[in-house]
Amino acid sequence: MSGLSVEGLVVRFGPVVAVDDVTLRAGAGRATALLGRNGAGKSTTLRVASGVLPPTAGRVTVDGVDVVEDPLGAKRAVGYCPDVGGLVPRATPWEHLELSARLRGLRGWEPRARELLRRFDLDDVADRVTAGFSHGMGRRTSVVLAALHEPRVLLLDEPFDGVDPTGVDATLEVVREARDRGATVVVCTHLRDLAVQVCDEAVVMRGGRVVATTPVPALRGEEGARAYRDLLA
Ligand SMILES: Nc1ncnc2c1ncn2[C@@H]1O[C@H](COP(=O)(O)OP(=O)(O)OP(=O)(O)O)[C@@H](O)[C@H]1O
Repeated sequence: MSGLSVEGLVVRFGPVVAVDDVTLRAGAGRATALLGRNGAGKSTTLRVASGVLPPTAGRVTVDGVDVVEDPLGAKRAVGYCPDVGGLVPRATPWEHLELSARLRGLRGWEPRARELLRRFDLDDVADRVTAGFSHGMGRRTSVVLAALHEPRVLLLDEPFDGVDPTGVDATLEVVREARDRGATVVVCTHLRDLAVQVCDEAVVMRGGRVVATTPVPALRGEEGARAYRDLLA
């Protein structure tokens, strides 16, 4: 099955149940917002979907690939922007892109890489090590890396966090492009107003569980803000 499918996902860290029997679907050609308060279990769910964290129980497939049975296949299908980390301090954005392209066996990737760096206003720092990057510059670099190979499943964890308006617009554009070419996009964010600009559906998590799945129009405007607050309460 295309898209992202999460069935009965449980993730435990010792005594902490981070994800508690979550079932959700994110369809191809759609952008799905994963919303919820701090500690709701959003990042943990995306970590499992990206193949970097094994589930305690349950089944997760990305574009039909089981993340446990075929972790490499899952990583090939996915472009993942983690909420923190993911960048090598001593490497430049261009070196990160080069490494990602090599690992994935991409050919002719350079023009797209340059174009993405330009759109995210990173072309001037493409050859600077990421160690001194501001938080927002790091976020923008991580989104560029996730998008480089035009993945079938694009998972963005807090891509707008601390990002300036140019970076926000560029990220929204990357989401729209991916969705329009038929990819599955999941955006994990606290920012309801940005999620509703670009997403089709929203899944709201609380305490490790899904508490609502709703079309995004229901979360727009003042009424939507109230409905969202009620879901979080
Ligand atoms: N490596 C870990 N070890 C122990 N507990 C963890 C670990 N990772 C996450 N948790 C716990 O699991 C729960 C869910 O965390 P998670 O990061 O998935 O939430 P989140 O919804 O992404 O929150 P935020 O919006 O703050 O990023 C929290 O209670 C968190 O403390």
